[in-house]
Amino acid sequence: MIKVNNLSKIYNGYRVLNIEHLEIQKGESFGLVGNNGAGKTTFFSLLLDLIQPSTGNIVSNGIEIHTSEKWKTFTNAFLDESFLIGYLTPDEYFNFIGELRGLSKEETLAFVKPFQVFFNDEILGGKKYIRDLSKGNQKKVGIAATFIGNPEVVILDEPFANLDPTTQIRLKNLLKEIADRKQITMLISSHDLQHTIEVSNRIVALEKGKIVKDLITNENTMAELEALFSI
Ligand SMILES: Nc1ncnc2c1ncn2[C@@H]1O[C@H](COP(=O)(O)OP(=O)(O)OP(=O)(O)O)[C@@H](O)[C@H]1O
Repeated sequence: MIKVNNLSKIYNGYRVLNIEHLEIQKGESFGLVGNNGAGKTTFFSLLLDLIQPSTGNIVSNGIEIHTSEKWKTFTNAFLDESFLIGYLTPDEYFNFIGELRGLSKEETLAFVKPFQVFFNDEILGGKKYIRDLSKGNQKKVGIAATFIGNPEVVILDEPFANLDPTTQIRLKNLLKEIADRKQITMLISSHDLQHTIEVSNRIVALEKGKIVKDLITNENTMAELEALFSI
């Protein structure tokens, strides 16, 4: 589904990302972990054509990300609040995204309904503009919106950060359910090793821009990651 070839990003002469080769299979739930500055957001930004690679490329479903726009029809992402539209209510925002995907209001609602418990009754039908929601509730809106319209690829940067413990657990269960269906190729970055392991069938660890671990998730994964990060 996603092929990364000789990809690097250089800022001020410093190579902050350097991935020679990486393939992510269709339906894989891919967890990206690494310490601050390891290159996780840089990688996701390259996947979304928000920045240009210094070398190499990423090909998604046969489409080279930085030379074509066609990947946008099957890829949804939430990296941060800049992906939202502050002057809309959550319902208006969901309908806007649904319209982009050619969906009616009813069809759009069907995609966000499974997130009702995750929303904790604070999002759907609310009259507040997104800009006036708490950071956590803004995040809930952004995450739920990525699943509207049967995307083939979903990219979430730090989905668990800034969410209360109850919401984190609800999100983990939702993502796990989605991952188990294996219809969406899901890429998640997180500092929460336990949650990431639970929702991912593969974990890649980055260190100073390079892949230092590539693991299929099993009962030893937590111990392996703890060993890696306790050095
Ligand atoms: N626009 C930029 N100009 C210069 N350096 C940058 C720029 N964007 C990112 N970097 C650097 O690239 C490196 C990787 O940053 P990145 O945000 O990808 O890491 P991360 O793994 O997402 O970190 P965190 O866990 O703290 O979010 C860091 O050293 C960062 O300072």
